[in-house]
Amino acid sequence: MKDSSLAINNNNNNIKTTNSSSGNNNKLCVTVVGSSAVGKTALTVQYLTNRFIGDYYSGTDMTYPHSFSYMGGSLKTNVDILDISRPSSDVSIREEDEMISSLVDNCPEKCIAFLVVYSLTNSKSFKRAREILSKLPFNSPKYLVANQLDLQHRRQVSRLEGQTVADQFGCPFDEFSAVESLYEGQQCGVKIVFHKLIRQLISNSHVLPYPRMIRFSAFSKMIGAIVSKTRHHSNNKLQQQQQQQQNNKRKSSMSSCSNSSGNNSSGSVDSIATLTPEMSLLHIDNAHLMYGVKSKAIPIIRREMSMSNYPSSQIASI
Ligand SMILES: Nc1nc2c(ncn2[C@@H]2O[C@H](COP(=O)(O)OP(=O)(O)OP(=O)(O)O)[C@@H](O)[C@H]2O)c(=O)[nH]1
Repeated sequence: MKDSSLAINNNNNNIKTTNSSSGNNNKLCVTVVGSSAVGKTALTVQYLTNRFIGDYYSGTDMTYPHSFSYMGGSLKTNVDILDISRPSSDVSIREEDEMISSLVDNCPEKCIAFLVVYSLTNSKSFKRAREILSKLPFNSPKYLVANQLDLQHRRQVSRLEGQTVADQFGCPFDEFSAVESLYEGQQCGVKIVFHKLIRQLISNSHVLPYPRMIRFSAFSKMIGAIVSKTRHHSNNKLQQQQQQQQNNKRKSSMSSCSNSSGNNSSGSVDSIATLTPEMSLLHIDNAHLMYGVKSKAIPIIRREMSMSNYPSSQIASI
């Protein structure tokens, strides 16, 4: 039975996701996969609406365009949540395999994440989850989830079995119930899972690795320290000589990473933030530049990528 709060656009198989924050065509996707009736839709809807809705259409793949806020709400990115719905026949398992390979072929490994779901009341679905994990690309973020934790009395798969398979494929694992909105008395468990996957996608799809930010920050600290020293006038000749040497060092290191306009020669630390576009950071704000240096925000740069439409999926909005 279809819930009326899910507005489904049946005509549109061409999914165009534009990233409003960056204006490019990057597309991040979290794909929810697993056997039939394990609660893939229930978990997805629980994440998007904080509600458990009992019955859904079965047998139709759905794409839920989702806007994800991060960095304390200062940044947003668009993520498609793709819910692959499967009736239980062997034919549809073949179709699902084809769908996964087509997704994997069309989407860079680092832009697609997989939430593999089984029901802890159904050992067949656990076997299938293991099979699916074995087909997923090595570099894609993955999470194994056992659903229907509220049905403990019907448990067929132990927590240890789930954890063992997750360890085998190097992915995190947890048991949830789509019915229960709280996890360990705090946030909805499935929310944590989706957030982890999306954050991993965001981090993977950025051009620069995180360590570069640390290096750059250390560099700006060093320059800041030198500049603050040069502000102290000293009558001591030795100190003056040392200052001179330090100034020379500073100028040479700054000119080595100056931009083409060459306007860094003033020695103002301000210019560090505008030095080289290729040194763009994951994120930069005033906190990353020290000693009263005014920084300019450097926009996030993400890889250009294109991805064809998800086969047979319909767009849904909640
Ligand atoms: N008790 C309980 N029932 C659940 C839970 N999650 C889902 N269900 C029920 O299980 C049935 C199947 O849920 P769906 O979310 O449609 O499962 P699905 O994996 O999307 O199924 P397909 O669309 O056939 O692939 C529905 O009747 C849900 O109400 C859960 O955590 N606990």
